[in-house]
Amino acid sequence: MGFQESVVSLILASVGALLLVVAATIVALLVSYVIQAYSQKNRPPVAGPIFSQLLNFDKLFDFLTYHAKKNITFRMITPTHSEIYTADPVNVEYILKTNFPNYGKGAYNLGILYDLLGEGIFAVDGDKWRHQRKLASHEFSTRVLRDFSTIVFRKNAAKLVSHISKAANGKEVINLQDLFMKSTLDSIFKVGFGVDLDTLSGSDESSNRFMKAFDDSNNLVFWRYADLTWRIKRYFNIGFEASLRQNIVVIDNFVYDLIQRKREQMKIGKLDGGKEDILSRFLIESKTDPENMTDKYLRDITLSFVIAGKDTSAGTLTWFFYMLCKHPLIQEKAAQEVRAATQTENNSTDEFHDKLTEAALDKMQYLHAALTETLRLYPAVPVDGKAAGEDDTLPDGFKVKKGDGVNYMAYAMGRMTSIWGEDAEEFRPERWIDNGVFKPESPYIFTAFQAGPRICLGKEFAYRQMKILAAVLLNSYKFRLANENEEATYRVMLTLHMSKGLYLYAIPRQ
Ligand code: HEM
Repeated sequence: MGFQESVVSLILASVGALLLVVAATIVALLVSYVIQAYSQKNRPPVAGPIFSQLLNFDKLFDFLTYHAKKNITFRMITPTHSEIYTADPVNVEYILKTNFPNYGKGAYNLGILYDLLGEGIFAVDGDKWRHQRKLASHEFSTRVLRDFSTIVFRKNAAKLVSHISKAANGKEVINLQDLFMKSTLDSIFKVGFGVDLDTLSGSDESSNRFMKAFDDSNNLVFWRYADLTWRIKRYFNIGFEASLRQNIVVIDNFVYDLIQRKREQMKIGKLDGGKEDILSRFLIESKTDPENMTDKYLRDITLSFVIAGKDTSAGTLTWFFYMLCKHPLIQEKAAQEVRAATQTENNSTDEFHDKLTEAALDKMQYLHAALTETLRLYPAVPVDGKAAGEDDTLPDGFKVKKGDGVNYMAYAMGRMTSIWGEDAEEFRPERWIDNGVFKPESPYIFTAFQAGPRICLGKEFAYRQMKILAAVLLNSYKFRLANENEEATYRVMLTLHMSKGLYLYAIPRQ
């Protein structure tokens, strides 16, 4: 046999071996699918293999809603376990409260989230979660944080108006989502970490780079839930995993620099006794426990607060203004309530800010309802995942196996007629109002803030920020979509962003 022939037969043998491995893997996956799908009694109905999510990735939350409308609890199959999805409030209460210890984030979620969020509060269970929850809840309950954050929100709202006024006078289109993301990032950096970023002015290149890297990573990490080959891609540093790695380097440089600056402030005694922001509280704690409170751990804690403080409120405000543009009468009603609550007759921003007191905000019940209605249809965390620690049975009788993913779908729940009635998909803030007063719903039905021991720590903080920003903008402008025929869509991420941004005109109010 000549040299060329030997090479050809070697290549053929290698291709043959590769095909055999691929065929064996496909057969193994099929067998695993069939076993999981058909041989277990009292399991939730199967909606398909998990990779069907990949085929419907751009519309993932609607794809899950479509299945939830057929079966309120269902599952999708991965080669190793089932991912259970539920929109049933009774199951949600059981998972989030009644049997809370069995439904932690689990190793599966931590594995997916680790590169971005590390061991921050969103990703961990057990002692690490308890420790961060305790320190952060203390911080959130203080009057100091409440008063300080209100000042920061008002200041950033004024900056936002001044930014918009330039475009409004020039009749230019503005991207409100982008402005909200910047404004809420500035607020969480000031309140959470005691740092003035001023991304809104656009002058700080590094914070803008950080914000973009953070948003892209949030999207790229979500791919891991649907693309089961992500570990291989990460190993070879290819595809979306290569982009994720590059983005995380940008994020790390930015956050480690922040921690370094705070440590230096602490060395010269500026932080002791002050404890004015969340990061300072953790840094002071790190002096008593330096082995565990490393820079890496502080980085993880910081990033969890960035994702919590920026994306959720900015995303909700974006969808809120989108809905107001789609429903001009509701926009007018909310604007009139703002003026009545502050007893404002003209749009002088200075006069308005003085009148935007705690009492005035409390009077804005319709605004509160309209923000809540937005969260019902566009929950900032559309799907939230837990993992079963042990075999279990849900209240509806379906069996859960140890290691199963168990997800509740806030996005689908907001669209279920079985929960909200025939008008479930309509934007109707009035459904939250009783005798002129906002009427809350059970957190197991309206799940936007989660519920039980891990309920959102920043709920009150978020409403205050959103009400201040919304009130200041509604007092100053009427908003109209730049393209009234376009329907907004979301970008599939851990949090619900609008895919292309929110482009609109801001018309000064008389
Ligand atoms: C519209 C605004 C917000 C919504 C809809 C929202 C929703 C949520 C949801 C669904 C969770 C559970 C996430 C999970 O476990 O996977 C959560 C947790 C959390 N949220 Fe919020 N959030 C909002 C704003 C905020 C803000 C502004 C902050 C802080 C500044 C904050 C701080 C937290 C923290 C610390 C947790 C972790 C709680 C724990 O695991 O014990 N949130 N939030």
